[in-house]
Amino acid sequence: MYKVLVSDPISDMGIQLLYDAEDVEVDKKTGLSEDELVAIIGDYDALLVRSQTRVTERIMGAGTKLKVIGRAGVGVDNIDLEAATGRGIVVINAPDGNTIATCEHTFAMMMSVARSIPQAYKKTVSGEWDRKTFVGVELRNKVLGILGMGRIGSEVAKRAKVFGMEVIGYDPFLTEERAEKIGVKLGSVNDIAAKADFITVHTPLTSETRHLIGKAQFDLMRKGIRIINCARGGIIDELALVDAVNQGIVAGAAFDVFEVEPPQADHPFLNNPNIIVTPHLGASTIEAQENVAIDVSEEVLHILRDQPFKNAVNMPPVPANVLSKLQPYFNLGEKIGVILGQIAQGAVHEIVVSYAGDLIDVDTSPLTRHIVKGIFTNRLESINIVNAMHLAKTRDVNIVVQKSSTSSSFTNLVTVTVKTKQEEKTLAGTLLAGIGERIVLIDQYPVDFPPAGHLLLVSHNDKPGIIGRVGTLLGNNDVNIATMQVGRKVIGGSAIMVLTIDKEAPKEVLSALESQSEIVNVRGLKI
Ligand SMILES: NC(=O)c1ccc[n+]([C@@H]2O[C@H](COP(=O)([O-])OP(=O)(O)OC[C@H]3O[C@@H](n4cnc5c(N)ncnc54)[C@H](O)[C@@H]3O)[C@@H](O)[C@H]2O)c1
Ligand SMILES: O=C(O)CC[C@@H](O)C(=O)O
Repeated sequence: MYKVLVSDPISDMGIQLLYDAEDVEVDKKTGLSEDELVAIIGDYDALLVRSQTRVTERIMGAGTKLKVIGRAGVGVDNIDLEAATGRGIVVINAPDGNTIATCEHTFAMMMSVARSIPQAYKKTVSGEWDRKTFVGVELRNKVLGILGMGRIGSEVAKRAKVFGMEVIGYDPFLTEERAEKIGVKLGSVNDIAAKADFITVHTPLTSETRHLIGKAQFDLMRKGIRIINCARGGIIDELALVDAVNQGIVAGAAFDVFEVEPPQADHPFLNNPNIIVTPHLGASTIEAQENVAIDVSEEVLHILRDQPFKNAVNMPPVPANVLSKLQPYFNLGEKIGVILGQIAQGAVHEIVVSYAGDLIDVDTSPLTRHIVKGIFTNRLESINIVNAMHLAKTRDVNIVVQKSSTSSSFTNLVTVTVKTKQEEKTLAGTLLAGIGERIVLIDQYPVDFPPAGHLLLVSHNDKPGIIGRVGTLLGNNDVNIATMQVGRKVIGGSAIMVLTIDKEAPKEVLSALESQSEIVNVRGLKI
């Protein structure tokens, strides 16, 4: 008999499947502290949560029988994924079930902020009949900027079109074809800031999206803009937003999520008459809660019964013989992906992976997953090696894998090309016995550096004095260079400089480097 613990309020109707299963016993115990969970989790094979329970390493450590953690929703930020993976606990989520609920909540917030409905309600029930203060705006003919065009962002776009809005979308993984299909124009974050009447965000919270909208963007905005966040607290800089509201740039804002939840009583959103809030209710509909509970229950049953499952967000088992051969390459593959994901500009439509040498006679698909995961890291919510290929496919990214038996000077070589509309970027890496991982090719330039730490890639024309200028500029700004490589094909032609540096170079330093003559572009990378 499998024992399942449900530790958050999850729809009973949704988990009926578990109650009905003859080999499963379900306990529902909500609102437990970490200590209380630690005390009982050892009895359970599965744990089902929503977003309240924080599933910590300590809880998993005590969960000696725990095989699966099911999250009835999208975000798994309340589960320590690394700890779960380390302990071989499968974490699954339900990414599709609450898309419509959250999209509709976004619309409810957009209309509420356009017509000041919460403010008008408050006055009316307090006995005031105020028909002058709350003159709103229509959505029709307004420009809606959507940052993040995944499941929820795309549904918001569809509805906005029906309301007669013009939609501009920003998403590094949105191709022109897909944008055209859903009737959305593409624009950068700053384009959107400058043109939009309403902005709504639907990205995950990552290091790239933290404060995606901050002071710099508010300074570009037209007076009277309205801002909505039903995704994750922190995508919009809360303090910069309050300033923009107080300056009259932002006419109104609607937030379902906060940088810290629940917000403190003195949070500046809570007493600002132009900011309306809800307590993370995006997914709170009867339908969504049933959907996510059904999805998660089905998957939990599959995992407990050792049947195939699809929505795992952490690592799956790899056969031991494949693992022993491939494991040494996983880190190299992922780092190649992480570098390419940062240097390739635009929406990715194809990834070509080529294996040579020792790697041609082994099933390399687990390694390909690591590469694809690396490319999409920081861009897609909860991407991992289990769901990387699936997420790439749903974004129309074609993945081509080739094996090459042609001899090269390396005993093993992994070459990856990322193709976008604007460009193709190629990186090759190898594992050198006794030395470790090395990147040996960037585009057509031979190089040799370990994929770790902070890197600077400087594309330039091969002219005397450039290396000195780069070194001096970095030195003057207290950025220490650990190693430096220059790759070029012909004397005087285009060249690339790869520097490993001891700390991240500030943005102003990158801009100063880029403004030097003969320097074409500069990319700062964190590996
Ligand atoms: N308020 C709620 O209750 C609630 C409910 C469900 C989901 N969410 C949140 O909503 C967000 C979107 O969920 P989803 O299901 O649509 O996820 P999704 O993964 O389908 O879509 C996210 C999109 O963001 C894009 N993206 C990533 N980095 C970006 C960047 N730097 N700039 C622009 N776009 C970027 C991705 O390419 C992807 O298309 C997530 O943060 C999720 O946790 C909130
Ligand atoms: O459980 C909830 O209501 C939060 C849902 C939402 O934030 C998610 O990520 O799915």
